[in-house]
Amino acid sequence: MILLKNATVYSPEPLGVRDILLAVDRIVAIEEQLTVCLPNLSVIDCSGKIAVPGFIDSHVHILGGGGEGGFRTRTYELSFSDLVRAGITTVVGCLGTDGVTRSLESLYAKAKALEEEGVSSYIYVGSYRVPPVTLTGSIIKDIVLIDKVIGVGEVAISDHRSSQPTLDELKRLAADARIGGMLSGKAGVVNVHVGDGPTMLEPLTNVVKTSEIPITQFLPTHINRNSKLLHSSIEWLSMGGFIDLTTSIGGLLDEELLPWRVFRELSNEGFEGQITFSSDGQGSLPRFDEKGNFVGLDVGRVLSLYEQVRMAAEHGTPLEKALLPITKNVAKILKLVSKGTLSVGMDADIVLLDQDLKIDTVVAKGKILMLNKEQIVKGTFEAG
Ligand SMILES: CC(C)C[C@H](NC(=O)C[C@H](N)C(=O)O)C(=O)O
Ligand SMILES: [Zn+2]
Ligand SMILES: [Zn+2]
Repeated sequence: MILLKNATVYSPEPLGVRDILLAVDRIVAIEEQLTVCLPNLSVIDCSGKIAVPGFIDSHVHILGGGGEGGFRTRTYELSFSDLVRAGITTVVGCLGTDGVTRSLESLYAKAKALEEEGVSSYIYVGSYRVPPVTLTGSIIKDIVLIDKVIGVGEVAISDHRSSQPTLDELKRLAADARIGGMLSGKAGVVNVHVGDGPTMLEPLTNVVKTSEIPITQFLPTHINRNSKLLHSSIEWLSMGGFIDLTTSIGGLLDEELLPWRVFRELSNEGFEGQITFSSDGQGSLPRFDEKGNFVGLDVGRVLSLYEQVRMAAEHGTPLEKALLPITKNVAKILKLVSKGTLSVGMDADIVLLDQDLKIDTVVAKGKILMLNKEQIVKGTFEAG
C-alpha cells in the first residue's frame, strides 16, 4: 500500500491539501488527514507537490508509423520510458498511413508489452483506410471480444492519403463501432484523422446529419493542423462534438494553432469540456509540397502532450482547467470510467508535479514508476 501525504490535489477540481491512500491498483481514500498503521506501507511525503490524475494519450503510434516517404521513413516504436517521463499512465495505440507493414497483431502485442511494463494500454483497430483492417474480420467482434480494443482509428478523411471513404462506408464503420461498444460497455469511439483537404469535417457532419449515430461516437483529431479547419470546427463543437488537438505539431505551427492557445480561446467560448489533446507520438509528421510530393518528415513525441498543458497553465489558464484535455475530458469520450479523475475507487494513476509544474513522480496502477524525478521502473531493455 502507498500513502501519499500532504499533496495539493487537483482532481482536476482543486481539493486542497490531502492524504491519498492507494491499495493494490485503486485509490481507496482521499482525506485531509490519514493515519495508517499497516505492514509494508510506503509513505511518500508530497508536501509542496501537486497531485493530478495520470495523463491519458488517446492517439499514439506505439508500434511506430510513417512510411509516407518509402521504407526508410518508417518511424521507431515507442519506448516505455518515454511514457513514464511524459507522465502518461494510459495510452491508446493506433496504426496510421501504413496498415500493410504494420499489423494489428503487432499493435496488440506492443500494447500488452506496455501493460506488462506498468501502464494501462488500449488499441483502436483499423488504420487510415476504409474498410478497416481488423483482428477477427469484424469491427463488432474485435470490440466485443478483445478487451484492449476500445474503438476504430485513425480513420482518414479529407486527406490525399485516405481511402476516399464514401458516406455509406463511414456510416457503416461508425454503426459497427457503436454497436460493438454498446455490447461490451466500451466507447466504440471512431478516432478520425482529419487531413488538410478542403472537405475538412464535412464527411463527419454528413454522417451525423443523415443517421442516428450520435456526434460523440467520433473523436476527430489534428483539428489544429490549419486555421481553416480549426475555425470550421466551431460548428462541430456547437453540435456537441469533441475535437482533439495534436500536441506534437507544436514546432511546425504558427502560434494561433498551438493546443494551449486554442484551448484557451475555445474555453472562453464555453467548450472547455469538449477539447482533448493527443500527442501523435511516434507517428510521422510528413510534409508534402503543393503537388503532393513528399518533402520530409518529423516524428511525434509523447513528451509534447503535457508540455502543452504546462504552457496553458504558464499562460494563465487555471491548472484545474488546463488538465482537462489529457485527463477528465479524454476519459469521458473514451468511456474509460475508472480513469481521468482522482477520487475513491478510481485507478491509482497519479502524477505529482513540483512547484514549477514539472513532472516529479509517476504512479500507474498503484505502482511507483518515477519518484522525485528518478525513474525507478525501467523498460525491459533499458539499463537497470
Ligand atoms: C497532424 C500532422 C502534422 C501529422 C499527421 N500524422 C499522422 O496522421 C500519422 C502518420 N501519418 C503515420 O501514419 O505515422 C499526418 O500525417 O497528417
Ligand atoms: Zn493522423
Ligand atoms: Zn496518428
